[in-house]
Amino acid sequence: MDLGITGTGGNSDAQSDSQISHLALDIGGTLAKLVYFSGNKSSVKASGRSRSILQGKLHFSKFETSKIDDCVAFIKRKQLGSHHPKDLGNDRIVVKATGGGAFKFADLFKEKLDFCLDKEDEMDCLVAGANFLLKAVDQEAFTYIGGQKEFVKINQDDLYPFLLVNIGSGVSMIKVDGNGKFERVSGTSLGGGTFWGLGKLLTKCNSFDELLELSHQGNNRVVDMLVGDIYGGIDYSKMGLSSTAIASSFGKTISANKVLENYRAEDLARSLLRMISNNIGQIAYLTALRFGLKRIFFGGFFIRGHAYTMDTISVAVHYWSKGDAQAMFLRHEGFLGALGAFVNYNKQGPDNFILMQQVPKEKPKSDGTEPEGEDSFLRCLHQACWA
Ligand SMILES: Nc1ncnc2c1ncn2[C@@H]1O[C@H](COP(=O)(O)OP(=O)(O)OP(=O)(O)O)[C@@H](O)[C@H]1O
Ligand SMILES: CC(C)(CO)[C@@H](O)C(=O)NCCC(=O)O
Repeated sequence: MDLGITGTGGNSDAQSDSQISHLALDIGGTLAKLVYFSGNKSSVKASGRSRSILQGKLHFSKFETSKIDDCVAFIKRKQLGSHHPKDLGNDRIVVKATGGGAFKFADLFKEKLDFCLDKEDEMDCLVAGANFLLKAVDQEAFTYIGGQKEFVKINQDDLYPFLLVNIGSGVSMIKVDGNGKFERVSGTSLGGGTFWGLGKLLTKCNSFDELLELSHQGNNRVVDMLVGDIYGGIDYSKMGLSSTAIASSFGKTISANKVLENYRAEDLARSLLRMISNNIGQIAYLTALRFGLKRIFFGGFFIRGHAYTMDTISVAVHYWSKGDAQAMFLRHEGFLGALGAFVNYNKQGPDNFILMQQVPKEKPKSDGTEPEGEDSFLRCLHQACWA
């Protein structure tokens, strides 16, 4: 996940670099996400006028919210936010933060880091982050159909409206009509937390990635009741239901004379992933239908760039919409909120945000998943900000 920059253009003349870092946080129910900028501030002369630019990298890191102390230690070690302005009232470093944790952990950040968290609305940040990515980053959105990833060319004049489905611990569905113009139109509690929580209980695995890996090797037919199981191996063709369609997720576990230990963890994980992904895909489609939306962007860390998850969601949207609506995914899926909080620093000034250009992508892992999102970065240029 490495993107490069374009310059300011024209005849520019940069001088006097000084190190700088900026930070924004999104502390969710399961994961705390950090977006931070590290780079140099310099002054540039272009067309006879002088202005300040920042040039460097946007870094992305995440921590389990239950281990928020690790996140605090990381911020301290890297001295993130040390260049932020201070609150005039209490002399604390002001840092933009979103997600429920911005409320829950406000005192902790005050005590341990002397931060004053400047709270930004979670939905506002998700939308700002998605809009920013879709506008500023080339090759951000892609479709995933039949194992094929295809980047979507975003037409800035024909971007809205769209449905943004953020699959975090829970799921929020937001109708986006423009910059800062949105409505949270639906949601479901059956989300990433459900998959991870039930998966942990059922398979006893120790990490989310291990659960995904298990699902990769599983066969859901051992666990799910298929149409064919009910119809004696044949399709229910009158209703367009093939024998291989899932009639009832986990439905086979009641009829077999088995207990949990008799099932393979891989099969349980696969079935669970399909159940959650299918359900979200179906609700997303129904929500899009309700508002006449054709484009659905999926974000949130549940997706994790995982091939089978994206495939299941895409198939669900395609199946229910009869090909009318399209599921699209975002490369920075889990960082929408944190990025949104970060770009909100810009609300105060007339700054020109980041110009970016794609550079060759890292090779995906053999199972088709994206490389580890930990501490990946975008190279970026930020003109005239925090000057
Ligand atoms: N390393 C990980 N540890 C835990 N969960 C992970 C991990 N990687 C991906 N996930 C998945 O991502 C989900 C959390 O996603 P995300 O960070 O987008 O949401 P959140 O902000 O924590 O939740 P919410 O927005 O509902 O408060 C988890 O529920 C799990 O399904
Ligand atoms: C509560 C939030 C917004 C916190 O991020 C999220 O977990 C969510 O959208 N949950 C689903 C809640 C519902 O609409 O049923």
